[in-house]
Amino acid sequence: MYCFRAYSWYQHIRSHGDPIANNYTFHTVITANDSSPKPLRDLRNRCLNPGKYSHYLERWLGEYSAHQLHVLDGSLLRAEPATAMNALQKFLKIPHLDYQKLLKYDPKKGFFCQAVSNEKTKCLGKSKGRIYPPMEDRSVKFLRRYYTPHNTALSKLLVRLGRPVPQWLKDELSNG
Ligand SMILES: Nc1ncnc2c1ncn2[C@@H]1O[C@H](COP(=O)(O)OS(=O)(=O)O)[C@@H](OP(=O)(O)O)[C@H]1O
Repeated sequence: MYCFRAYSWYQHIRSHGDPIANNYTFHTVITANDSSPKPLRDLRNRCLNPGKYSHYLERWLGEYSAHQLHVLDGSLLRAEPATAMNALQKFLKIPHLDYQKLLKYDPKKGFFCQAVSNEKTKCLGKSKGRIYPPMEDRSVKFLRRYYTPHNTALSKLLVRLGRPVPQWLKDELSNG
């Protein structure tokens, strides 16, 4: 989901020793303006642009017809990966694999992981699902306001395409 996408990128780049991410807080990065130093503006854009989902969808729709595109809700993939994978398999018309059996929630990792046996799981590496402090409230507030036009456009686009509007997007727009 858009705001965690931004924060995740900031944390990702920070853990790779990026000097800008290490010298400036997430809030300073996302609130950088056009008179801020270029490296700060560049990082801001790298954090903020990927969450403008309607923009990218419109571009894909310029190249492909709607029925060729499957929209996958990342929050659903994280919370209920088997449900998300079922829908994807149906869309791709590929033989059904039961991800309910293939995946298992790993409380230590805090994510669903590959079920290796009854006891064991094989999770993604350290760089996926990192542990970091929660986002500051003021950043959440800033991002919610910043993304309102993008989220409104996304909701309209999904309705136009006859696709379900994800729960997070419904919540976001109704709590406006
Ligand atoms: N099963 C499972 N295990 C681990 N991580 C999971 C999983 N499902 C979803 N995620 C989320 O995926 C995020 C990493 O995805 P990306 O590689 O696209 O992000 S990034 O390029 O590193 O920003 C990663 O972001 P971070 O939590 O910031 O590490 C997770 O939130």
